[in-house]
Amino acid sequence: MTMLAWNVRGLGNKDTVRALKNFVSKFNPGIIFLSETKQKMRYLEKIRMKMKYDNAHYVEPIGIAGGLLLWWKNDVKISILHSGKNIIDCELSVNGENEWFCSFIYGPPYEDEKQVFWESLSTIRNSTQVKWCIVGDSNIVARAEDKMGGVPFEPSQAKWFFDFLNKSCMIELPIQGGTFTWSNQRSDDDVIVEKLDRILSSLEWSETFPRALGVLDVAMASDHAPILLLLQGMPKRCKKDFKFESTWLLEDECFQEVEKGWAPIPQVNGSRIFGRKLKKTRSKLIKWSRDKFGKRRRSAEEITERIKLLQENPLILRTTNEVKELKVELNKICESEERHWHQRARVDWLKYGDKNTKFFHATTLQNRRANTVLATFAVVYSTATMVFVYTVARQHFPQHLVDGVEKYGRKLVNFAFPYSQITFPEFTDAYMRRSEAFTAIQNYLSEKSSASANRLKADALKDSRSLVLSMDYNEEIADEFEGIKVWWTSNRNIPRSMQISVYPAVDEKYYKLTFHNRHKKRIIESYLPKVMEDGKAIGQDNRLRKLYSNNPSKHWNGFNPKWSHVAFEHPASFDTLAMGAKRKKEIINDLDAFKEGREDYKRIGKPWKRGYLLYGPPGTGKSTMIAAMANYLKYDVYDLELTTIKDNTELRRLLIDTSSKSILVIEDIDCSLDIMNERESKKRKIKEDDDLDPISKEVKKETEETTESKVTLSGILNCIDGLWSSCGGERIIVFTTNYPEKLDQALIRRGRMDKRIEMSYCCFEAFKVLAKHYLKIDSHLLFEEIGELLGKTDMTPADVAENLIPMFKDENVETRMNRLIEALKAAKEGEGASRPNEKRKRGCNTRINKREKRNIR
Ligand SMILES: Nc1ncnc2c1ncn2[C@@H]1O[C@H](COP(=O)(O)OP(=O)(O)OP(=O)(O)O)[C@@H](O)[C@H]1O
Repeated sequence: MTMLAWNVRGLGNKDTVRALKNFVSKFNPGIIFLSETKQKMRYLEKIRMKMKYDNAHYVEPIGIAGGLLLWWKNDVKISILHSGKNIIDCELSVNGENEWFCSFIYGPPYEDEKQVFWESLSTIRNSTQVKWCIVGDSNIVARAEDKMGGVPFEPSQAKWFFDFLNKSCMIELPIQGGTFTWSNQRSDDDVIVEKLDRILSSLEWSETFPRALGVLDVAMASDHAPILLLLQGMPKRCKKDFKFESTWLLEDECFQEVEKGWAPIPQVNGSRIFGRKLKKTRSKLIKWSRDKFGKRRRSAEEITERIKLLQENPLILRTTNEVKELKVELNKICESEERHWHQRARVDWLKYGDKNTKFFHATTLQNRRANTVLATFAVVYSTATMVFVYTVARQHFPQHLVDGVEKYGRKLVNFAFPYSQITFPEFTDAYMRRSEAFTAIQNYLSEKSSASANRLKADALKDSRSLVLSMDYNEEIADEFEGIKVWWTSNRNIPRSMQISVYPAVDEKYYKLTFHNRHKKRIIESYLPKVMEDGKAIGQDNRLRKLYSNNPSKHWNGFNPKWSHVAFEHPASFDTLAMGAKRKKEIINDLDAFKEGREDYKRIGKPWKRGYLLYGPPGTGKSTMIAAMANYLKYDVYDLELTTIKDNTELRRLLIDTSSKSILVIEDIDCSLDIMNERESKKRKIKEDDDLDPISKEVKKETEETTESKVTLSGILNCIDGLWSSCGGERIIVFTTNYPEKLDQALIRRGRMDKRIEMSYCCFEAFKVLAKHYLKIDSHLLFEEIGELLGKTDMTPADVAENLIPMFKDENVETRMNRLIEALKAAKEGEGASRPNEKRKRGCNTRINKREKRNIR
């Protein structure tokens, strides 16, 4: 037990209260005796409550002078025998053992009162036979070495004191940590220091407490230093137990540290995981608190040590002002610490409003509680025991009892481990079908894994055009979603038992997602759908795209599907497509609007599809445009060959077998079937048939039945916007033709072919795109001549491109351009002869404008 005696010289000062608070938190004394409190009981009681002392006895000050206070905790038993303005005399025992007397004194400062005081003290009891101890401010300088500075020591001043010691057979206990307990707080030659505070004891008492020791602490906020009486001597320095400070709860970082510490630990499971996590959390908190508060605490400790050193060396003390400065500094540190917590409390009060009252109550009460983390530790191990008990109980107790245990057991586990986990296995059923969720997560994590995981696995997934990197088994990566932290781990179960199965034994791979219970709703409702969506999009980007073509129906069977496919690796892009920039941009915007338009299509009640009609002379880039569109949208391409399809039913079956995110292409629709002017051709056919004899008619009919396609215009129309077209969604239908004028108007009306794109002869702007990619130049002297010729000649981009391709290795740019010029001239001459007055159509400006001419030059 420790006892603190201190002449505070007024407890109304906030610095003194703070200093007292520091002493209390540093030494946790069981008894506090303060003299010269100079405060009324009501005020002192408030401080006592704050400091959590259970009992009190006060001697009120006279006016604003004097005043004594005695506080003690419940484990100390004190009965007050007598009290007055200079003494509180009591009988006490600690933990019910060793009853003894203790007098807490405040010796009178005036000479005329000193004699009365010390004489009356010697009459209190015959101390030779009792255990008696006197602690406090004696207000007596007993020996010459007990004073430095000021008026020299006068032995007569100590006469009453020594009389008392001799009469009562009392001895003085040595005090460690300095000689002088009082200083006049001046510097240099004016400094006076004295030993006024003492601990006296009877021999009986000393025998009972042989290890008792007095210790002097740093004088803060008062000219007296507090003295401590340690009944059991100096406690052995042992490794400090981990203690969870309630004030840490005011720091958000504290929660983050706990979350970090409590994060899943790979390769550890079962009951071991709790122990490991507690250990990790503890060391995280220790490190964090040391970094965060350590600096302030360390400097406070260093200053205290320095003051102590100076207190013990009066010579230094005499010649220096340092102690005073150090005390000011120490006070500042304590104040800033206090202000920090005060401000935090205010901020949190604003944040939490009324709830704050409860919160801080809980926070302050927490000191009384067992350390939370250690409590958790205990709970964890009790949990392990409970798991064992539960297993036994399941077998031997009635079900309703087991249910009860289960309910509370779950609560207990939730308290110890407030995290939820979701597992995503690779295969979801006995047919070993790969789970879509697993693949999506793998894609989603592949990007994050390469950035944060140390051990990675490289995998070439089916239908993927590039290697997919994923975290290796037992690796863990953290992810964040709207400020919520989650952890993904990759695991596998290796099959142990030999099972007889048609499928080879494979590892059961799975991903595990861990997150805090309080975020469960948001994780399930928002985070996981996002992971799925992003994962699918990444998979879509990475996958190998396909070019499908339809097989003749006579080959369709279980082994030959309706569509066969090859990898779609056409290099065309909008960048390489020779076309005016404005039109190109317009098409790209249209495609973007379609791709992003899922919700819009849904809202207006239209199937998510769009039709494009590409028309223009051969070689103007219609097929190239389709490839550029597919590459831009990252869609598959279904190239539908109508001539091999027998009838509308087959056509429908083929179309139902296509997937979404695809472009369905019917090239040269005008040549595919005689469907453009079906009505016209029917009339013509009937007329032709009428001219034939009956036998020829029959033979013709049979041949037609076996070879001709019976796909009709209405069948095609249905394929574009009939009911089937709503299957799947996100489809583009493209028809190409060299002769748009031949097409039935029903086929190309708006709503079926939503956008018509004319692919025209090469203009100068389109030529520049070709020159950039074929010749790797943006301008050249010959550009002007080429531009002029293109304005007067119809040449397709295909022909222009053909002339720009090198005929042999390392053919130079000029030669290739001159070849183009020659070809253009030849074409112009030929054209001039055949179509002298025909107006040329180009999708972009054919003339070179003045600025372009300037650029060329
Ligand atoms: N606008 C263009 N941009 C870039 N290259 C083009 C363009 N037009 C044609 N080409 C080149 O000409 C070749 C033939 O073009 P493409 O097959 O796309 O023309 P098309 O209009 O589809 O012809 P057809 O009507 O005969 O099918 C392509 O391989 C391409 O290299």
